[in-house]
Amino acid sequence: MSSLEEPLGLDNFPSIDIDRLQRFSSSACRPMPDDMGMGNFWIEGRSCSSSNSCDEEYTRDTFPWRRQTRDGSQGSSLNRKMSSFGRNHRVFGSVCDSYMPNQQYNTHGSENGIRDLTNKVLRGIPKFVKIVEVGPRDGLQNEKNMVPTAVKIELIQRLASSGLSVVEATSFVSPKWVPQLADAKDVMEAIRNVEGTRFPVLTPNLKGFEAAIAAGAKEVAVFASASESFSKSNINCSIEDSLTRYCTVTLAAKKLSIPVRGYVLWLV
Ligand SMILES: CC(C)(COP(=O)([O-])OP(=O)([O-])OC[C@H]1O[C@@H](n2cnc3c(N)ncnc32)[C@H](O)[C@@H]1OP(=O)([O-])[O-])[C@@H](O)C(=O)NCCC(=O)NCCSC(=O)C[C@@](C)(O)CC(=O)[O-]
Repeated sequence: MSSLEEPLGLDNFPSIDIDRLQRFSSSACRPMPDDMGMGNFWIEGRSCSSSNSCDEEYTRDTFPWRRQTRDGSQGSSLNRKMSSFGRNHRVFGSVCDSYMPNQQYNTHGSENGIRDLTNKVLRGIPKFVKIVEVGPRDGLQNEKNMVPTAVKIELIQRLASSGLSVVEATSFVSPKWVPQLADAKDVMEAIRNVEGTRFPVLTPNLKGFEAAIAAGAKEVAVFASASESFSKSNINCSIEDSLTRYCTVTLAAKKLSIPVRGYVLWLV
């Protein structure tokens, strides 16, 4: 988790008592209590209000863009931009004043301007950071050669045993579109009893959602595009139709108290 220090860049701030913030404690990288609960229905990616209220748990990604080219089936060769942190991690956080209750930083300089700036920046630091490891899904879906199911399962188990709390395991999408993940059911079956890690899966429609639930998924993710062309090439429908589909999926998920995470895909 120490690599989180890089994008947040606190090392460069003048004379700040980082320990006070306890920002990088292991608990800071764990889901919030509400996040863990199955009673709440939520979609990540919401922004906190400008007053930094914690009523909203998730804020938009704040880290550098990643560009990735992919050759997919059905002409879905893509140049995609997606907020990300590292190769296969997605990061979600929330902004909250209360994380730094006293806001007393050890600034040794007399320059109030620097102190004010420091305080301002620190106030904008997420209350927590959630890392979603997406390698088994986002990484393996792009592999030219089929990765054997057993290898996928071992990868997921190793990721889980490394301490990652959320690992996106696979997709319940059409095997004609993404043959690399046609073994989603078997993968989910094999990791069903892995404890301490949550395994969300991608679901592009109700059919995928129902298959995911039947396979034991406890969390799902939907993925809409910000451009019509990518929506068509990725999920074969317009943005509007995709939102209708995802409405159906999220309503079905709500009935089962299944958390839903939402991707919005940007393209160039
Ligand atoms: C959405 C569809 C299914 C529409 O595909 P479609 O061809 O329009 O679907 P359809 O409703 O016309 O049905 C055609 C056939 O697909 C079947 N079908 C229909 N739905 C499913 C399903 N869920 N699971 C399994 N089978 C399904 C359906 O039953 C039917 O079977 P047939 O009667 O021909 O035998 C297709 O376009 C698809 O699966 N797309 C997935 C694309 C995908 O996975 N892309 C990668 C994820 S997005 C991404 O990687 C970006 C992200 C999130 O990682 C962020 C980033 O990295 O930047």
